[in-house]
Amino acid sequence: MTALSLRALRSGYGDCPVVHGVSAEVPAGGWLAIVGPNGAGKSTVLKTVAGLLPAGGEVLVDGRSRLSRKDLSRIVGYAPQDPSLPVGLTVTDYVLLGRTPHLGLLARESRRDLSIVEEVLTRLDLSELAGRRMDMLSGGERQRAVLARVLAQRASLLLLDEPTTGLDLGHAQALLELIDRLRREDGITVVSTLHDLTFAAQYADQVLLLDGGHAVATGPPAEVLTAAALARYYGATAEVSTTERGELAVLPTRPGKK
Ligand SMILES: Nc1ncnc2c1ncn2[C@@H]1O[C@H](COP(=O)(O)OP(=O)(O)OP(=O)(O)O)[C@@H](O)[C@H]1O
Repeated sequence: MTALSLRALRSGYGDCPVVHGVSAEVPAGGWLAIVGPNGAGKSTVLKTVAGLLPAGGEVLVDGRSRLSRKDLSRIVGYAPQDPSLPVGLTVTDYVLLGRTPHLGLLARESRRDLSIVEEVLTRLDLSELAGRRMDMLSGGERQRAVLARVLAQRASLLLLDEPTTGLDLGHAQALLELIDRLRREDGITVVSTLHDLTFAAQYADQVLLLDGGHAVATGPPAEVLTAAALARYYGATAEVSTTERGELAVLPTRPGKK
């Protein structure tokens, strides 16, 4: 089954078009990495799929278009690059916000909502920080809490905008492993933007390369992430090689140095 179809997606801000006819298909349980240089339109695509910007063309989530905001917020979990964090909220209260789409009008959270939050906190190794204020967490802890809020939503499609921003190598890897585990265990579909192209190649099964709001390449990582594409679209010099373990690695090289 296809979890997300973008058909000639157009989007932008006011009368400023940014995304010009992007198409992609993400099967249920798949991981699509959206890559491309700064300003290519990666975040704009995610915001549009999340229903935060008007879309031209078609966006089908689980085969359905024009989902109500309520339905969309039950199926789609969106973690922005820079989420605004309400001041003074504890980790538990923040993660509970993920249950909002499931609450009736004026309804308070139920025991089930609280137990889902507890389970997610345990899974993300956040139980000990449950009572800590969000603004008193380290960058890595905060990223995990943001992911916890999205998971508490029980969404089947995760839109993650640069989930590893600000994380050191170990924490970035741990977070991506966790997302990958959820994908395998729960069949969740992931669409994420990623600047680290080695990570994109390791975790995603499909890569969509954007440039200037256009999809310039799409396919398996090895087909999209070539040295020629990095030179052309990023203006970067890099070696792309396959490690002994069969993983693709993107290594920037100093321009002009031998
Ligand atoms: N709120 C906004 N209003 C107007 N233009 C915007 C707004 N947000 C982004 N843009 C513009 O849209 C274009 C695409 O931005 P977007 O954030 O989608 O790029 P990106 O590929 O995610 O970039 P980055 O890698 O730097 O995060 C850029 O030219 C940007 O200046």
